[in-house]
Amino acid sequence: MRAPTAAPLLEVDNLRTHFTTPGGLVKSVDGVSFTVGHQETVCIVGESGSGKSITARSIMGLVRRPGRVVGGRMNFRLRDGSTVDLAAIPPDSATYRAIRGREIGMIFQEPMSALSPVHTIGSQIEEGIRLHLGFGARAARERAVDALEKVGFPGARQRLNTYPFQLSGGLRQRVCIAMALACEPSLLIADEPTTALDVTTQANILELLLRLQGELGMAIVFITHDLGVVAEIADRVVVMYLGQVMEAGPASGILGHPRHPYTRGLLRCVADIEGDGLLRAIPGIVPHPLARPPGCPFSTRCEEMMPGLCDTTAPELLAINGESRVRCHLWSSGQPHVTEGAVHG
Ligand SMILES: Nc1ncnc2c1ncn2[C@@H]1O[C@H](COP(=O)(O)OP(=O)(O)OP(=O)(O)O)[C@@H](O)[C@H]1O
Repeated sequence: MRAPTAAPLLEVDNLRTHFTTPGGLVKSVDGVSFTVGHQETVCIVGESGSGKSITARSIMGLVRRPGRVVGGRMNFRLRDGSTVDLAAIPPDSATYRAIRGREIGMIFQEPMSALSPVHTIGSQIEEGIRLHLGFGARAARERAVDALEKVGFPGARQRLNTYPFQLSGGLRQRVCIAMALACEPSLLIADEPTTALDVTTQANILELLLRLQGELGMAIVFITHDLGVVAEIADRVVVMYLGQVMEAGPASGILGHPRHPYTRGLLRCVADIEGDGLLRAIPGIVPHPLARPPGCPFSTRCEEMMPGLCDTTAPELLAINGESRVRCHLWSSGQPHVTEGAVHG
């Protein structure tokens, strides 16, 4: 974890990614904004269906049809110092392909989905190296060995001709990390990369990512359900719900003094923040994306819902102090409107 420099590496502004489905328009990402500083770790958290993965895929230009980025900007600073708006580049263009894998790497929850079952791990790692760095066969092979050694893959050189199915889940994820980092991108997007692994392997992979982040000086956007992981690695946190940012800011503030009732709800699921020895689930379920409630998307589950306001009028994402933002009517004047019985951090 490093302090960010002034100019952000990635600036996502009002990103909207929608799916046109037979049942209607699914607004998976609907006005999401956040920034990622150089060498910074930004964690995106939220329950299932909040739009975390689609946000990640939008940045990578990997949204599958019928999904499409329909609005917003994603200004990304290239290593030559110029800035491109990723939202303005066709995802299947040569320009995007040159950025994907070279400037931005990605790892996924399920390593098998990112690996070809019919190609050796060596050939898969070498492919990106040859494409992006223009290396010949021998040099690409050496770089692949180097990449595998960096991720702690045992017997890297001897096992280049191994197929993914011959490896454990932890080793497969190491191969994916080697593939993602072989060209030393300045940004790594990690979409729940440890969720499918056992606890010990999870810890090892997390430790590996942090070490490589330090060595390569890259930023990480880390998507996770696990607030324990967030506490360990995040510089800043973005809390999403139904395609929108509910709260964002420095990790210490989000975890130590959460402002949004949704953030507090997520924390109560894993920590005894009331001090009564109990963990509490957030009541209710995430609404179906085609049945978004009017007003605040969280109003149907919020214990502090103000009838006539929260269920009718959508709150804006407002700056609370320099770096923190919250989308909640309780904070709409900059100060909380304390409702009876409510405790505000
Ligand atoms: N191909 C698709 N067609 C229609 N809707 C989709 C499609 N892919 C995703 N969505 C919808 O977009 C919304 C956001 O999905 P996304 O996968 O980004 O959520 P998430 O926060 O990453 O959840 P999880 O933690 O379960 O991965 C969901 O409502 C999902 O149903």
